[in-house]
Amino acid sequence: MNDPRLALIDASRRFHQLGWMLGTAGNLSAKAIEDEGSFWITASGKSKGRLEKKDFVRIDRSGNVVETGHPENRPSAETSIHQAIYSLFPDARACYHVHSIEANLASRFTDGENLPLPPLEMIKGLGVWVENPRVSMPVFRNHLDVPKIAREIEARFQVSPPEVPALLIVDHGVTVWGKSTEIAENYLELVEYIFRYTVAERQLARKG
Ligand SMILES: CSC[C@@H](O)[C@@H](O)C(=O)COP(=O)(O)O
Ligand SMILES: [Zn+2]
Repeated sequence: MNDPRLALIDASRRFHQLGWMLGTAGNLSAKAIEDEGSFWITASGKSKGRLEKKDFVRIDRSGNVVETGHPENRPSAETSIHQAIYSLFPDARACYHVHSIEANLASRFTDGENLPLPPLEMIKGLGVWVENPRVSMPVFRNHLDVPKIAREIEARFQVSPPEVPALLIVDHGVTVWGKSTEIAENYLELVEYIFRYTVAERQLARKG
């Protein structure tokens, strides 16, 4: 499967079925085979449960559209966040952003600018190989001006790189990145499990 759009179409269908990309919510991207410096990303406003190859645009390092599946396609409104991730993490080849209920609930449980993660075995799957891990996921404010979110991500990660390959935007959703589409998909499943656990743990604590 050389064309990354095929993996993105499959992933999007799965995430839609899981309730993480309902309607037009979320956006997925992956580095292009034709040119390492560019990436394919979902065009804005497409139904994520039934994407086709024409529903993508290819973006170069400067953010210009260099190829499109359809003349009327516009790049995802959140392209600047994907650009920021690829520029900060040159090894990343895929970047996935989805909107789940659990991520939005968990985004309320932050400790300032971070969400402390429970010390679960699942954390190892995010690349943290320590016993009893105490790591946090960086959390960012949601702004209507998406490039402002991207600038805040760049400014913060240049100074303090994240402990896990994921970031959460309050009341919006999570973004993960990885060295391949398969790895990004695994990371997304792991972080969404951690959000579900975090919400369930709070519910148990409230019941006493
Ligand atoms: C359901 S609206 C969600 C959008 O505002 C946005 O957050 C989103 O994830 C999808 O935007 P898109 O421009 O289609 O990539
Ligand atoms: Zn979004």
